[in-house]
Amino acid sequence: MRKPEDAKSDSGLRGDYEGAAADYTVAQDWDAYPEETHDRWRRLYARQSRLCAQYGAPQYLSGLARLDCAGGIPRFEETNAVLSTATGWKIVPVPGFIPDGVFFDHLANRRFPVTRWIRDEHELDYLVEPDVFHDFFGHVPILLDPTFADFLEAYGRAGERAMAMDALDMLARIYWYTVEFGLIDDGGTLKAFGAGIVSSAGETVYSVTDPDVLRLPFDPVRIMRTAYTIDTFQKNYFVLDNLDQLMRGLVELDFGPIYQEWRAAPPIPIGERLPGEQPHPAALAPVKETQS
Ligand SMILES: C[C@H](O)[C@H](O)[C@H]1CNc2nc(N)[nH]c(=O)c2N1
Ligand SMILES: N[C@@H](Cc1ccccc1)C(=O)O
Ligand SMILES: [Fe+2]
Repeated sequence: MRKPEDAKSDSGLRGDYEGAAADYTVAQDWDAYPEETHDRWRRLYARQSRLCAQYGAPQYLSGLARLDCAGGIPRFEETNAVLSTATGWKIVPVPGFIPDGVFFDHLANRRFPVTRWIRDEHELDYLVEPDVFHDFFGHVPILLDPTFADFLEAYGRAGERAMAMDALDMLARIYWYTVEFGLIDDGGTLKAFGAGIVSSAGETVYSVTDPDVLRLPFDPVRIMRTAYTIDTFQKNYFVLDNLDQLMRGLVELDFGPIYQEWRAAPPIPIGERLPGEQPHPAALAPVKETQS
C-alpha cells in the first residue's frame, strides 16, 4: 500500500483533506451524495454481490447480508449501529489514504477508516486509490466476524513496534496478504475473503479460478518476506485453513526476532516458488469458473 507523506497538504491524492480533523476524520455528509452516485453504488453492488455469492468466503458473506446495503451508499451511522452491537467496531469517514501512524491508531481502537467518495463512472473495474466501495463493501462485512474483529485490532496495536523497528514493510505485507488479498479453505473449496479481491470483479474470479497462480499455505514469515504488486492481479496468494489462524499464527507470534532477522533482506520476488514449496491442498484443483 502506498501512503501519503503528508496527506493533509499537496499529496497527489484526490480526496479533500482540507476540513479533516487531527485524526483525519471528516463528516460523511451523506445528503451531499448526488443520486447518480447511489446508482453507481447499486450497480457495483449488484455485480459484486453476485460474484461473491459464488467465490466469497461464508464469513464475509454473512456479514455482507447483515449490512443490508444494496440500495445505495450506506449511511455510516446506520452501519455503526449494526457493527457496534456485533463486534464493537465502528467506521469513520476519511478523505482517502491517511498516514500510517493514524491508520494504525484507528485500528487499535476498533475504528475502521472508510473513504467517503465513490469512484467515477469510467473506473468501475479498476482504480488506484481506495474509494467508499472498496473500503465499505470490501472491508466492513468481515468486521462482523468476532475473530477477524479481534485480529484487526491487534494488527493496529502492532504498528507502533513495526515502525520503531523499521520493519513496516514486513507488517504491511501481512495486511496485504490477509486483509486485502487473503483466501480461505471452505471445506476443501477455495474462497476469497480479502477486501482487494471481493471488491474487484476481475480478481474475485481470477484469485480462485486461475490455474497458474501460486496459492501457498498461510505462513507468517513467508508472507512477511514476500513482495507484492499494487497495480495488477496478485501472482501469489496465501490460503488460511480458518480465521483462527490469524489469532494463533499472528497475534500470538512475537514478530520482534523475525523483524530483526529479515528486515534488511531483499523480499522474495512476486510469484516465486521456493524449493520444496507446495500449494495449499485446497488449491490443487482450483475452482472451475462457471456461469451462473
Ligand atoms: C502500512 C499501513 O497498513 C498502510 O500503508 C495504511 C496507510 N494508510 C491507509 N489509509 C487508508 N485510508 N486506508 C489504508 O488502507 C491505509 N493503509
Ligand atoms: N504478534 C505481533 C503483532 C501482530 C498482531 C496481529 C497481527 C500482526 C501482528 C508482534 O509481536 O508484533
Ligand atoms: Fe483496502
